[in-house]
Parts: sequence; structure tokens; C-alpha cells
Amino acid sequence: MYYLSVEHGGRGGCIVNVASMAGLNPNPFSPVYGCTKAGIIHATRCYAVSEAAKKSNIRLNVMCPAFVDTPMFRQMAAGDASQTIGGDQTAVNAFIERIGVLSTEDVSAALIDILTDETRNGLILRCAKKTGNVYSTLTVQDV
Ligand SMILES: NC(=O)C1=CN([C@@H]2O[C@H](COP(=O)(O)OP(=O)(O)OC[C@H]3O[C@@H](n4cnc5c(N)ncnc54)[C@H](O)[C@@H]3O)[C@@H](O)[C@H]2O)C=CC1
Ligand SMILES: CCCCCC(=O)/C=C/[C@H]1C=CC(=O)[C@@H]1CCCCCCC(=O)O
Repeated sequence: MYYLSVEHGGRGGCIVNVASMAGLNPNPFSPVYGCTKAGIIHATRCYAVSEAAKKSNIRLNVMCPAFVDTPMFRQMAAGDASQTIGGDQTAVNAFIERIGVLSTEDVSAALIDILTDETRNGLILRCAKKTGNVYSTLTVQDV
């Protein structure tokens, strides 16, 4: 945000943070990972409504993909369940099977939509094989 800001020579722009569905919905396999992702989601939403962002025309949004076919995912799906709680690879595989796996192209297309649609700000973009791309907020009630 510092370098995008008008007072430091920037022209504003769009920041897209990468969180995960694990930061929105609870799952039994990755509590610590999920907490870090929930933090990224909330930080994005707070900065998106900040005066600093508004003043410099900076948009911030956060992507929350479900599983994506990347080297990290393949390592996990191939049996490195040591990184998940319980280390039960059968349960992890059943979970992956139920959720489905996105391609990196799916995620890139979603990213381009956020970058090009200048109306998007402070939003969460959920990406999953079965539901496609869904924008939302988490606002419960304004106080
Ligand atoms: N793969 C999945 O199923 C999902 C991944 N994510 C998130 O997407 C992001 C990317 O994940 P993957 O592509 O799956 O991981 P990955 O491990 O396959 O790729 C990560 C890439 O980041 C690079 N990298 C690591 N530290 C870096 C640094 N300090 N500076 C520059 N590059 C660095 C690595 O060299 C690697 O190329 C992560 O934040 C992950 O939590 C979110 C949802 C699902
Ligand atoms: C519906 C849940 C979708 C979760 C999508 C996601 O972010 C998956 C990421 C996994 C891909 C490869 C990994 O290694 C990631 C999971 C890492 C779990 C780490 C668990 C440790 C902990 O939280 O204690």
C-alpha cells in the first residue's frame, strides 16, 4: 500500500491477497493453516475500508480457493499427510474427492476478473470446482 499510495508516487491499484476456503469454513485437517488464512481475510477487509486505501484509490480483495492442482497440493495428495492434523491420508483423500480440485487456469481467470472489474473492493472471492467463483462479504451487521 505504501508504494501504491499517491503520496509516495503511486497511482493506486488493486491488491489481491491469497487466503483459502480453509480460512472461511472449518475443517478438521488444518486448524493452524485455517487461522492464518482467516487472518489474511480479515486484514484484507479492514485495509479495504481504510482511509489510506480510499485516498489513494487502492482496492483490496481476497481470494479463497478450495484445492488447486499445484506442487504443494500434489505433495499433500501424494501422501504427505504429516502436514495435516491426524495424518489420516484416507480421510484427507476423501475430503479432496468431495471438494474437487481446481486447475491453476481456473484460479488465474478468477484473478483477472478481480483485477479488471474496478467495482470489486473489500470482497471475498470463493473459488471451488463445484460452485465456480462466488463473491461475498462477511458483514454480519453494521454497528
Ligand atoms: N494449492 C492449494 O490447494 C491451495 C493453495 N492456496 C494458497 O495459495 C498460495 C500458493 O499455494 P501453492 O501454489 O499451492 O503453493 P506451492 O508451494 O505449490 O507454490 C508456492 C510458490 O511460492 C514460492 N515462494 C515461497 N516463498 C516465497 C517467497 N518468500 N518469495 C517469493 N516466492 C516464494 C515457491 O517457490 C513456490 O513457487 C498459498 O498461499 C496457499 O496457501 C489456497 C487454497 C488452496
Ligand atoms: C475446503 C478446504 C480447502 C483447503 C484449500 C487449501 O488451502 C489447501 C491447502 C493445502 C494444499 C496443500 C497443503 O499443504 C495445504 C494444506 C496444509 C494444511 C496444513 C495443516 C497444518 C495445520 O493447520 O495445523
